[in-house]
Amino acid sequence: MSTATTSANTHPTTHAISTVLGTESYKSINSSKILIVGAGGIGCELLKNVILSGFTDVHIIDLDSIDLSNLNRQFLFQARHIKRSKAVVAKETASTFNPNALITPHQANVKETHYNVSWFAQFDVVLGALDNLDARRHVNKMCLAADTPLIESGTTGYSGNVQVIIKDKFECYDCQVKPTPKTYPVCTIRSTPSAPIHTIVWSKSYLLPHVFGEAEDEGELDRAELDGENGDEIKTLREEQGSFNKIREAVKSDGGPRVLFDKIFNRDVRRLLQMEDMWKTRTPPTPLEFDEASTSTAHPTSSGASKGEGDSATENTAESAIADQRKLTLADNVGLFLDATARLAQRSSNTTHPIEFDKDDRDTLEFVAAASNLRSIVYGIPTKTLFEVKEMAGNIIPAIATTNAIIAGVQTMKAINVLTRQMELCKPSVYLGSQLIAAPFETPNAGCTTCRDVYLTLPVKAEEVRLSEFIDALRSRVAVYADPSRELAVFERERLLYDPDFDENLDKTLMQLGCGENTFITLVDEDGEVENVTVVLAMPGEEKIALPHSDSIKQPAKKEKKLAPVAENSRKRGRDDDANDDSTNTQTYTENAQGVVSIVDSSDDEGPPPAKKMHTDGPITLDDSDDEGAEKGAEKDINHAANHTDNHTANQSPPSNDKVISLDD
Ligand SMILES: Nc1ncnc2c1ncn2[C@@H]1O[C@H](COP(=O)(O)OP(=O)(O)OP(=O)(O)O)[C@@H](O)[C@H]1O
Ligand SMILES: [Zn+2]
Repeated sequence: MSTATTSANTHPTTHAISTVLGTESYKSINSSKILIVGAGGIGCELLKNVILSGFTDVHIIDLDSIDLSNLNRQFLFQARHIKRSKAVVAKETASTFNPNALITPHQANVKETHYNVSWFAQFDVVLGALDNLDARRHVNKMCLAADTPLIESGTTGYSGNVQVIIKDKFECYDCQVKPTPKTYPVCTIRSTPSAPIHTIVWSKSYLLPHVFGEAEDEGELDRAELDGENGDEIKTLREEQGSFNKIREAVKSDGGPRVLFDKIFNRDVRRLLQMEDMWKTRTPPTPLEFDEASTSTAHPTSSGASKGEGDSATENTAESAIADQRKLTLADNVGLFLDATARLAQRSSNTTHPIEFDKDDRDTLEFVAAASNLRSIVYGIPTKTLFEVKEMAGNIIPAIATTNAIIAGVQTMKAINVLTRQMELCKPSVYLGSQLIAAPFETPNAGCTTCRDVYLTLPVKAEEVRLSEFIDALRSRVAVYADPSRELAVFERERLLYDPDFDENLDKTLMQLGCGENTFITLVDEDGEVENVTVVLAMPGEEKIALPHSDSIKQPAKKEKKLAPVAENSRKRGRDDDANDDSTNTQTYTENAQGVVSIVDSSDDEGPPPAKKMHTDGPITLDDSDDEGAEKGAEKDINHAANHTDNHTANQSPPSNDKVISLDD
């Protein structure tokens, strides 16, 4: 699209916008440079809004390409764009709204190292339109380090929220604690399920990884035993686990699916039945006999005929979608199980990559659905249709276009408020529930270990600079750290690199310690009297360390009150003497509000710091524990809680009795 022929002043929208917003606001908008992170449901709405509001220098980043399932709400995309980059197509379509706008697309993960602090610093404001906790927390941190205002947003079904984040003035994304997902004891999942969700978790997070995915975490049963779960039961589960190693190979041979069927729905069940005590108070499971269970040869694989890896919803016809809502008979499930197992076995023979569950991968979906249904039949639990299993295992909440539009509208107005320095209008976070409400303003959480730090970007040759030199250099520039009697601890995120009792790393270079460009290294006053300094390593220049003059460094202030110890504990020491801490040893299967998540090992959890308090008016309900994290692209079945979901997620539920927002408040 050519921009040469039309000047900004002659474009027809210019006059209209400056009339509505006022000349001064229009000038601020027109001269600003902004970034939109995510070109999905909210991101498309945002790009349309900002271009039609007179923004002319907009960057947009998204790692993904367009899928058929995006088209019902991501209106910058059409069927002909499927499989093309979201960021690039969003730019192409939105450019037609104002040919004078310069839109720069990036098809990339925002976590890539070249999107560093100085890159974020070039923007006047960043608009978040992401769908996972991990990326949100990363962008939050980068914006804090760059001192760039961030406007965060999220939607879940009919709910949504918008929050302005400005370093030292407003709460950051991590200031409020996110609730932990629902968890299930190992034995409920592995031997005594009582609800469909239990068999779906088993199928997705235990069976599939055992047979086709990454090898099992051997420590899970040890930890369950330590946690006091039934010792005999654990012993039986260990035997079961041992036999899976043989099954992984056997399943690839002729008749392999039948071998797997007999093991998991017959022999393993019989072994459990021998534990008579267990069934005194529970209904015992009923093993399936193959010949009996498969008396009918008909099975509904027409909706999921064998397909290759990477097949997705783009091939999902309306007929198959309807077929997916059909209740499957026992024989249907047996047939589907054998068929899906054979397809996955074939795929697994052709690749060394572990196969992971993906709701849009027909083979894994059908395997999980059939296996969970057969297990449900064994335990007398109601079965689910393919559609329902997809919803629960894929953790799907319907995305509503109107919700995205409202939230993106509020977010755009907040962006204008930030740029025109109308801080009072920026302050209230906005929640959409049954009505649009504004939450009371909260200052940053004094115990937040993300935003209470002083950030300092430092070009460092990580391969040359030793940890001791790095600490000395910081002491020479940060006045309150200069006194050698002030003891410091040094962390790379939550990993301890140094403290007075742990000096083994002092002679190692930063690179040897796994630190390079974009690494965040935090210096913590052991006495908790002054604020932490977080150094972000930047691309080096000529010097080993390009130390700025002390005067140009923002000095950490004395803390008004000592940080709550719990906040500082979120940086773990990671040493032997801490390894026995019970709190680091919990492993459970987890589910978030809508469906299955996976196995959570809290020892890997780099969750946000605890909040000073929960909102008084209502619980905070975070849906993208994903951690749901399950992060886009990097989501794994076995992961920490923050990485499990790929929802469209609002961050928090609204306080209940806030005033109704008036948008021209
Ligand atoms: N780390 C990241 N870097 C860049 N873009 C990201 C990152 N994580 C997520 N995104 C993008 O954020 C967008 C979020 O949009 P949305 O919530 O509508 O998800 P979606 O993937 O389009 O929808 P669905 O999950 O239903 O398929 C997606 O386009 C996704 O690719
Ligand atoms: Zn914070």
